Amino acid sequence: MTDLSTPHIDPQGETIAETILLPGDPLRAKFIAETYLDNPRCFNRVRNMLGYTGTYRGREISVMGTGMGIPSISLYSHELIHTFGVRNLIRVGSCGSMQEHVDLYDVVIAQGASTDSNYLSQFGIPGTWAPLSSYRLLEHAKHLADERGATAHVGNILSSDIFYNADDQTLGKWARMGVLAVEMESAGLFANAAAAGVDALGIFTVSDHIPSGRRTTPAERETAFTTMIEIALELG
Ligand SMILES: O=P(O)(O)O[C@H]1O[C@H](CO)[C@@H](O)[C@H]1O
Ligand SMILES: O=c1cc[nH]c(=O)[nH]1
Repeated sequence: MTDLSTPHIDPQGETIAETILLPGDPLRAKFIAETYLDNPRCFNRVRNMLGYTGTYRGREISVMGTGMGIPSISLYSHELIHTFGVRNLIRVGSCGSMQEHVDLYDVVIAQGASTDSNYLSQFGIPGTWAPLSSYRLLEHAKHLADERGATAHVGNILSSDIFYNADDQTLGKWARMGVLAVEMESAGLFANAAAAGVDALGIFTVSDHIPSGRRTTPAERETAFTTMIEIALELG
């Protein structure tokens, strides 16, 4: 139990676990809690950014929405780490594949998160710091994906501030540098985790195949991405 609260998270006495899954969509957090957790208790309703704690295979685990974009995940992850003592932060999101061979519904595990955001400048690093995921979590996630026979690609992703880009040449430049897919949060999460000395990972399901224009439905984005969720629930 905790009597702590922050401007954005008010658990009202409910526990937050050391390991948390972080989907962008709060309704995906609700779906994960109600589908997979035993005895799920809601620990946050502030701004409808739903968070739950329950047990999965006997181990306490939490899940909470982060909203979209680096500013949003950064404030939630900062509060989770620094006020509530969370140590393993695992983003579970949708992403847009930039590569022909990374198909719809494939899993992408982020080794690193390149970014066009200015968020990292606050750390005053005299060069270009590469936001990386936790190798411990990464290795375990890939092992679990292989065990399940899932198609899982490990590599660099792009955390972009821009969903609708006025310049249609931009993504191609990242793709030519081998970046697998685009999403909008992980670089901020990885930076906050590194600065605090805790572990973070991003696991994604490809919702959009940008080279072909094929995409999944909004309902599938909320509930159909079960392989990545089942991998993430085993981590910690
Ligand atoms: O499915 P989520 O986790 O929200 O992630 C992706 O989807 C949103 C854009 O539609 C952005 O948040 C992006 O990172
Ligand atoms: O194309 C996409 C798909 C999901 N999320 C993104 O940020 N971009």
